[in-house]
Amino acid sequence: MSQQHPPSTPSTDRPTTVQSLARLIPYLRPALPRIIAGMVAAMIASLVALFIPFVLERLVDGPLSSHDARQVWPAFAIVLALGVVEAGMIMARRWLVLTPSTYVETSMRNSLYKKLQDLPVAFHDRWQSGQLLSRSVSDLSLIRRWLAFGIVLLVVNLITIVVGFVVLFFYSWLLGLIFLVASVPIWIVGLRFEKEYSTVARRSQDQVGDLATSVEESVHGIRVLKAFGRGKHSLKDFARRADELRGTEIKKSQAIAQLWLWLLLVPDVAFAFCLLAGVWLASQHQLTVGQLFAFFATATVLRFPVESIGFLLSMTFDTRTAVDRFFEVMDSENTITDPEHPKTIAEPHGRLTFRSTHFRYQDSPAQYADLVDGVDLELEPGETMALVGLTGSGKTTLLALVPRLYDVTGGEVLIDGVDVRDLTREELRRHVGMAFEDATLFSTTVRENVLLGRPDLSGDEADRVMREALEIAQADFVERLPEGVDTKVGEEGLSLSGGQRQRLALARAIAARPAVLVLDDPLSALDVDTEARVEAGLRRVLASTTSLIVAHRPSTVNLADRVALLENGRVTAVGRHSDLIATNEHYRYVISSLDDDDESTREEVYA
Ligand SMILES: Nc1ncnc2c1ncn2[C@@H]1O[C@H](COP(=O)(O)OP(=O)(O)OP(=O)(O)O)[C@@H](O)[C@H]1O
Repeated sequence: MSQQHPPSTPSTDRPTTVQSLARLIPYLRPALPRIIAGMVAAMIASLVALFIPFVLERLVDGPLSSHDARQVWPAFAIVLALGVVEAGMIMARRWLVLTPSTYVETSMRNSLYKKLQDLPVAFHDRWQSGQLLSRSVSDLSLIRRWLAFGIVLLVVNLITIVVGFVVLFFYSWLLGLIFLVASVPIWIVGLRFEKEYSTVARRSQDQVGDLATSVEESVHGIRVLKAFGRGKHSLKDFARRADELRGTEIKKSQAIAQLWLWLLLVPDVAFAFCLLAGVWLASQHQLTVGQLFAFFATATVLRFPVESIGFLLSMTFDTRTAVDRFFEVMDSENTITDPEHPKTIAEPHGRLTFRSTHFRYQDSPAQYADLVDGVDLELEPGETMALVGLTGSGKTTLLALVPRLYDVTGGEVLIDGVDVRDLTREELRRHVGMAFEDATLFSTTVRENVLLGRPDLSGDEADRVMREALEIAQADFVERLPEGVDTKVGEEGLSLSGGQRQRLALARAIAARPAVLVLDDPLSALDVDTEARVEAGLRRVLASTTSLIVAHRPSTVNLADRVALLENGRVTAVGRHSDLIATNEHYRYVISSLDDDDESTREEVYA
């Protein structure tokens, strides 16, 4: 669950559009030859189109004025040939640029996914999932479309316009000058457009991300919404966001429409003035009819490039925003990385030590003490220790420090005397298995879910490890599923009960055969008998595995060798359950506040 996304209003020191887009170059490199070849093809097509009026000029001033019908044929052949070349080049451009852009999109999408997998939990705490979704889907499609034709046409059309103006000057400098001066408003409007449009484009893309988050959250929480009859309220909230997006899209369209107005109006006005001046020049014999004809034919050829600039610019600014949003994720620094000189534990025994361990969440207010405020705790190899404390005391957080879901902000967490930060993440996760209360299963088979942490296994060995893990986790229900362990579960698969999911998640942790198992109340949905059987299985098969278990039930505490009491960010007592009950007031208070379904413990407390 995540909370925020970067500000949508660009700051004053933001890079220029060219600087932003230039960051695509490393991804573009393999596709660059074909994109450049596509540009060359498009350029040839444009130049050929600009050459046709030249032939027409010769035709008008030659055979047409001398009434020599025979000479029309060569001119016809040349114009036809030029037309065929132009069409061929346009086809070549499409063929050249279409495929490479899809490669670029795929490689960027893969990099983004890899980065998201690599970034620490702290990053995902802060980012809305919809924002990440829209970045990895719609933003990257936008970049692909821009690479496939946006950038090619933008460059080619701009060059065509420049060359076209030169040609216009070549026919008549006066008419060319009128055309150029009349175009000035377009450049002014274009510059203003860049500023306005970039801001709304950014806002719109962020709002798309917010909408995606809304959909994701309401689909995910559909049961809660229905149970509380909040469907209407959620729809209202969604409609408000959709309306905001609609408003932004209208602003975008208005900005584009304004630019279009000028892009359409200015050439027409310029045409009118040029027509007036052209006829006057022709009457003064300063211009031939052929030249006048060719001038207007060239100006007509230039209409499409000029008109397309508005669309291409807006597309470019949309793409720039998409690129910025892509790199906001890619630039996020991963603070949980592998050490430069990693240590290794050749034969792990599973001694788990917290030494003066401190931790506070990044956004924790300064006046608050550290959530984990100097924890000292040692678990012997093979020991099962329960961790108890009042709700919100930081039990889950303390556990998360072992597999480095978060890094300590002070002190150390050690496995067999080695700081967990001195191991590679890959090795650490081989030594540490974890299961959470909120069991997440992936949309795949039971088998793949259980063997998630064992990519090294295959065939009979994989099957044996999986079945053993399922047996310890008391997950024999899988045999009764329609296709046994090959039944698809998870989001799009068969719906399982909370307890069934927990048992599969536990089996997953067990199958990884870690030296240290950290379990965040993973048996909360099981009845006491099943929990006892799971614990017995764990002891039998994982005799050498050290377990640290967050306990929310007295029954879990009873099964542990020792119990650690977490109070105000510190471990204030460690000992056998019966001893602590007898000697520690706070412990008695915590135990009595637990979810008590165990009569004997209650009696113990009040004895
Ligand atoms: N990702 C996070 N970012 C900021 N604060 C957090 C985050 N996760 C937890 N907290 C805060 O840290 C405190 C301890 O949370 P934690 O989940 O570790 O407690 P807990 O002892 O496991 O609670 P419970 O027994 O209810 O599961 C809470 O006040 C919680 O609001």
